Amino acid sequence: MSSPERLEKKVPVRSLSETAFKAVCDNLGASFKDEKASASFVCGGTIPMKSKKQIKVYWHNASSVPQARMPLELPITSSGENNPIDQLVADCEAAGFGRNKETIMDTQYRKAGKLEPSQFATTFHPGDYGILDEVSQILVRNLDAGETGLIPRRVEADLYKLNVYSGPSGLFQKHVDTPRSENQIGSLVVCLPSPFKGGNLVVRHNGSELDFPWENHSADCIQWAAFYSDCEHEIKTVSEGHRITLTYNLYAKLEVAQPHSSVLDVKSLPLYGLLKDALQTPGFMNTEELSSIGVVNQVPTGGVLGIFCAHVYPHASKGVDKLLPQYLKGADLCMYAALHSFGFKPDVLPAIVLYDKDDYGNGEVYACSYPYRRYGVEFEFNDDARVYIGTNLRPLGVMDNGGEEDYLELAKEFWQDEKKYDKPITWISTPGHPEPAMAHCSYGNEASANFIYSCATIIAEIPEWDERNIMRQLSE
Ligand SMILES: O=C(O)CCC(=O)C(=O)O
Ligand SMILES: [Fe+2]
Repeated sequence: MSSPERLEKKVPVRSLSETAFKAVCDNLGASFKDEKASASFVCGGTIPMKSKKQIKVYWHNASSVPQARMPLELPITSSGENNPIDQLVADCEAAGFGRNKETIMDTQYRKAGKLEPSQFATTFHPGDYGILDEVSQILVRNLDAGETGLIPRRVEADLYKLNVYSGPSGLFQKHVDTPRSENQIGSLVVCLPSPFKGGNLVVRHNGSELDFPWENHSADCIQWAAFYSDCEHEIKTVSEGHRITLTYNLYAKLEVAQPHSSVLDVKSLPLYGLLKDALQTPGFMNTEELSSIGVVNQVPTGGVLGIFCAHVYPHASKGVDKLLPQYLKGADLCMYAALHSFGFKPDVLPAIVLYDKDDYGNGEVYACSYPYRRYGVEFEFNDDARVYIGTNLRPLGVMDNGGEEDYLELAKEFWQDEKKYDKPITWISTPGHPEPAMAHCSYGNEASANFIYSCATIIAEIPEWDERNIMRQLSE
């Protein structure tokens, strides 16, 4: 065989092996996506009031001298004049919403009344109805600490507001709640028994949507929903009656002393099986080369696997280094746990994605965070994208209101261009849908504090085949 012929043959074999590697990565990426789609971002329930004590709400009006009023008792048993609900509605202040750092009053966007927790007290507590246990099980999945290095967590709720959305025009358009602290994982809304029409709560995440049509059981049930902080949600127009809700901020607290009752086995996750298959494939993260006699050799290189998280995290907040990876959610938690269980030490690091080209494909440097949108054109996550990995999780005030130049400067100054790792990163997911991440800065349920949410990544160095072949779990 003459050497030019051999050279010609080399090309298809090498590209085949690259195709195989790409296929494995695509599979892993698809499994992460499935986990992302199926992992719950919201949960809810209905509790009939039949055998339950009435719920009492006591309040005073902020603008008058505090005075004892007859409590509101729900569900209301008698109808007549002097309905205490009307008094409650009259005593509520108009509720605003946050845009940038201001609280805006705009009844086209939000029409509701509110009472602060200092203005009311209630006999209702979500812990008494098993709501917090349910939320814990669904939104804070606990995996075996020994395998994952993650301490089990439980959910705590902090009463935040009482709101009334009244017919014919109460509503709250699309928004993302403003987190009140870094370890807030989400919000809980409890709809108290009081008849109303309309007022569906719709919650969205990563292209999935769940609708809570609470009107049907509004008169005689407590209905509730809990969702992660990065979910966009809205309340459709209430056409009749009063939709009275208690909202709570949800926090995940580490349960160091007591082991959690229900612990998921990391090996039961589909992602675990696929990752194991990939790692057991010699060509995964190893380079294949043809020897001069035409034999395929594995060149032990190892590599780096990168995952853009499915959820957004406050990686720019103070104390965030203590929050992650402990507070990873949904699919991110599964990916981290699976990698950890194979003995790798995944990093959780912030990343910004910049583009080096303008929208006409010219070589000029335009730096903008992902998704790069200019004049309505959205750039793909492709070869023009440059991923800058933060060296650690730390507060980053600079990004606040940063323009394009700031991003670039920031990237140059503090961030590395994949340099923390001496091998290029193979990304198996694209930067998550970041709209809610940016919305945190501009639209919220209250003028926002200094929290900036953006893409967090999970990055794991994958050793070369021989080394990982003797690792725990893989040899089992
Ligand atoms: O009442 C609801 O269903 C949701 C309330 C809400 O989104 C909020 O107060 O931020
Ligand atoms: Fe909200």
